[in-house]
This record gives sequence, structure tokens and C-alpha cells, in this order.
Amino acid sequence: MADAFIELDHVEKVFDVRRRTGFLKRERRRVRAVDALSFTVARGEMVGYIGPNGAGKSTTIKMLTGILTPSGGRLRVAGIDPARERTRLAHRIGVVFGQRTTLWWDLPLIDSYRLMHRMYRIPDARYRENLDRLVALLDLGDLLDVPVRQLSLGQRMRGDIAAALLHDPQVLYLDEPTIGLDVVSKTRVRRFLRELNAERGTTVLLTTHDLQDIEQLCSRVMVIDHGRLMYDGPLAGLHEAGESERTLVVDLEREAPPIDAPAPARVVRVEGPRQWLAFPASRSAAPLVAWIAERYPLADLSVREPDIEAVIARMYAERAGRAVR
Ligand SMILES: Nc1ncnc2c1ncn2[C@@H]1O[C@H](COP(=O)(O)OP(=O)(O)OP(=O)(O)O)[C@@H](O)[C@H]1O
Repeated sequence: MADAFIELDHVEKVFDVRRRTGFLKRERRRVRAVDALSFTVARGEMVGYIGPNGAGKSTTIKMLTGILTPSGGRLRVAGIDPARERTRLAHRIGVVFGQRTTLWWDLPLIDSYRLMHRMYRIPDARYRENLDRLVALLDLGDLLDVPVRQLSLGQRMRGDIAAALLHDPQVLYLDEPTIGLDVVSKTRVRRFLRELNAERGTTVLLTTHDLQDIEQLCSRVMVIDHGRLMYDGPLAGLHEAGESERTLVVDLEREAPPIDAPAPARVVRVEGPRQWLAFPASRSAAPLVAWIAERYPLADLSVREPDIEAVIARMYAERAGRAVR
């Protein structure tokens, strides 16, 4: 592909794992974390990269950043072989790990940015311009003098995202950027990423367990499992492939027998006055809510999105999959 920015051609990563199986006894095992993985991502695309635990997502990202060397296949990011030219590539990429911070824990936030200014040799004018823009967009003004360890998770995440973007990377790898954040912080982070992508054309590869991250940010999603690409296409297609379901959680004013909802909705759990109804993710919850509200005394309700593991599990079960390369 001419405008491919990230290119993987039959990339593999095999780990040799030694395991103690008894006194003085060790077993050698080979783990194929990434298996003949091929895909391309065009410049400016925002792609969700999802899969169950241990699927090979982190291993892929580590190879894309040059931290790990592939055992086989061909890998290029912006035309660069990451494992061979890690330093040159570092100027083109930004990485945010939701669970870990790249910021200096004991220093005020601004000091981490000053250190990055030096580390990446960002020209002074560009550093100041980027810092001002990121501080405004991510609302970091009041936090710059606060030591990182005193920041809330949402504040730290915004601080980390700014740190990853100070040097104007062309591609941003995000690993669980909204994990543990409250609804307001999630919305803020997602809005920022949308704007970044629209205004700067930054290519984004996003790993997440939150389907709403994907829904709100990515027109394309890739599903990986056992190191292989299981699906590559729009999120809507994934829902179809896995016939995923959302759950309507209904709190009635008092206990009642399971709600006899019109198919395909059905009660999957009852606990006192609370009932859980599953319905296809492709349908609106509104008609079901209206149907229940007409017949039952409602105290409260909420809709839960399917989690990624459930979608993928169904995808396997149904095997109605499409576009498996
Ligand atoms: N350094 C390593 N040595 C040995 N095995 C490893 C190593 N790193 C990863 N693995 C194995 O490779 C497989 C893929 O792991 P990876 O961390 O890439 O999965 P993941 O999709 O990122 O999972 P999670 O969602 O849990 O982060 C797993 O079986 C894991 O145990």
C-alpha cells in the first residue's frame, strides 16, 4: 500500500520460556505470542487494536516501538525498521501506557516536560508552542507545578498524553488510555484524541478493553487472538460477526417475576428488584425501555455495553466472521 504508515508482513514473535516443573527439573516451552501477523495502517488512521488477555497486543506494540525484535517477518513504521533504528523512530512515535507513567513521579509535571524537551532535542520555539497548546487542550494549567504522585489518575493520564505528544510524533500508541478514569475524564481524553487526529493527522493505534473507546474514536478495529488477526474492519461488522449484546439493567420499585420482554430481548439475571435484560447491541434500547416502563413500576435503569472479551467469545462461537486475513 503506497500510503501505508505501519506495515507488518508475516511478523512473528516467539518467546522461549523456562518453567520449573520440579526439583532441578525445568521445562522449555516456546510461546508464539505473535504469529504470521500482517496488516497495514495508513497515515492518519485511528485504529482499535483489541483482543483478550495474552492475545499478543503488547508484544505487537513493543515490536512497533523497537523494544522487542521480531523473530521473523518484516515490520516498518514510517519506512523505518524499529528494531534497527529505535532512536530515529523514537522521534516519530509517542507511547502512552495507561497502567504505567513515563513521568517522573517525585517531580512537578512541568519538570518532566522540561526533561523531555532536552531528551528529544525539541527546538525551543516548537517546545513552547506545543506545550502551550497541549496545556490548553488538556487543561493542565493548574497542574504543572504539582508533583506527579499527587495527581489523580485522570490528571496523570492527561499529563502522560501531553508528554507523549510534546515532540510532535506522527504516530501515537495508546495502551488502555481510559482505564480507571471516571466518565468526565474519559470524555475529555476521547475528545482530545479526536481533535488531535483531525487537526494534526496523527496516526493512532489504540489498545483498550473499553468498547466505547473504539466506538467513539475508531472507524476500524483489528481483533487479535493467539497472535493472529481474527478480524479487520468496522466496529459495526464486529458486532454483527459476534452478534454482541448489550444489557439493560432495570431497577423495579419492588420484586417481580422475570420481565416477559418481547424477543429478542430476554431476562438473563434477577436479583431482588433488579433485573438484567440482554438485547442485540445493534438495536436501540429505547423501544425496550418504553415497553417496560408501560408495564412495570420503574425506579431506575442503565445500559451496559458488551465488553470486548464477550464480543470476541461470541465471534468465535458464531464463526460468522468476515474479512479474516
Ligand atoms: N517477555 C516474555 N517472555 C515470555 N512470554 C511472554 C513475554 N511477553 C509476553 N509473553 C507471552 O506472550 C503472549 C502474548 O502476551 P501479550 O502481553 O502480548 O498479550 P496482550 O494481548 O498484550 O495481553 P494483555 O491484554 O493481558 O496485556 C502471552 O502468552 C504472554 O504470556
